[in-house]
Amino acid sequence: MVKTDATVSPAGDVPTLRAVTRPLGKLPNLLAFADEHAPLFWNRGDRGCVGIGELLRLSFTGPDRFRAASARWREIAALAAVDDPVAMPGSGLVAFGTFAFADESAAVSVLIVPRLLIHRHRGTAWVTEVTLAGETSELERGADPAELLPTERAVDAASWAGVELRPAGSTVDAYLAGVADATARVVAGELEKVVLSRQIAGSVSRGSDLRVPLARLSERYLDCWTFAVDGLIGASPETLVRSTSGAVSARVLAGTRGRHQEDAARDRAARDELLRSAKEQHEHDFAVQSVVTALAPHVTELRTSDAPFALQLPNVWHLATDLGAALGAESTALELVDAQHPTAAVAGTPTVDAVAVIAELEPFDRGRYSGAVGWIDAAGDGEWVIALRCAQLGEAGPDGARALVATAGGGIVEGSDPQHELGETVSKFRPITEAFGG
Ligand SMILES: C=C(O[C@@H]1C=C(C(=O)O)C=C[C@H]1O)C(=O)O
Repeated sequence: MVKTDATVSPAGDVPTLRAVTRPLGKLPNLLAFADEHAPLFWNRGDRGCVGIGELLRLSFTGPDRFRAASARWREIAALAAVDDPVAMPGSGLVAFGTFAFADESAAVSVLIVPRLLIHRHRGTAWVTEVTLAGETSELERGADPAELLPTERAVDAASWAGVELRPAGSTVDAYLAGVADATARVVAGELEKVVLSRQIAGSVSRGSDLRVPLARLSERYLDCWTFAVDGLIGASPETLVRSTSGAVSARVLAGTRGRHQEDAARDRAARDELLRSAKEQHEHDFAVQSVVTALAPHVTELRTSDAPFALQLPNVWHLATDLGAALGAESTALELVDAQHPTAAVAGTPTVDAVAVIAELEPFDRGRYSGAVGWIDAAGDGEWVIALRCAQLGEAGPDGARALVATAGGGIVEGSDPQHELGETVSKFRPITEAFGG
């Protein structure tokens, strides 16, 4: 029998899965079907998906976590029977995943295959039912897809008891000292850039409906991917890779200014200053180059948007560059993630030195923050973003409350100012502090 818990080892027997997809007549309100306490959710604007139930969970740790997951998924996909007349991105067999940042992290990286997937893609919708060998597929038997949907439950924002998040993992003073130390190392020529982060934490009370923060994130951060996978909840603007039928795209971000929505002139000035800053442009070009170099062996016809543009999010401006390419040799989305991770956006440059400085100066395990979160289908296509603007929920304690830890950081280069960096982390925490707030 196939085990469906974390004890499934990457080297175990290959489970035989069957995925049956059928169109859904009515456009679903995805969150109305999501699990209140363990949501599995992926959404951007009018495209998204909710997973219900957990059929299979694969766990990975260590430096090989991406490669091992990709290899394991290839085996599972090769054996799976997929009946998918819809043939859209994300139809057919799909696994959701969240991967740790550091090779030595105690956080487990996972791929999860839900029993039921409800998808919406603009004006169309579909349902996918996944079963194990020997189980009956209702959709295959001809059941009406609408009958497989769980009961709709409205999201009641009024029921939400706000979560207050306070500095955790280290003090603000320790973070400021770390930024000063990192800047000194850059000035001394030890490395060019290092991304330092800090944490805030709070407690989510028993029975809280996690669809409330998810609804807030997906309504406010329309240009971001809102996600919930294995207790990691957030809305990331940075696409590591999107691969569909041979087309690959990515979005590189580096360079940040807080928004000033209360003052339009000040807001525009912040944007213009970001676009004109030679320091930010230099750092940005470096980040783009590192992604280009990482992707180059896997793709052809690699092109970037002409000049970096200012990406406007509700909390920050980012310098952004979009990349497009054609998939070369047959690589899975997870292999493309592996080729890039960790990017200069979340580690620094040179990568090896930056990762070592992070391990030395950050007094906590980043867990899945600044790792990768996304999904992969049976063809190896998928969408993966850097796990930014997110928080990780822990297991419930004796009183049912769950710890919530959010992490945010920024690139430290020559000339970085600790107070300015602190302000930038406050802006980057805003999606989480506001979504989980009262
Ligand atoms: C590290 C984070 O964000 C990254 C760092 C940025 C920067 O230093 O300007 C900008 C966007 C992200 O690539 C974070 O949100 O925690």
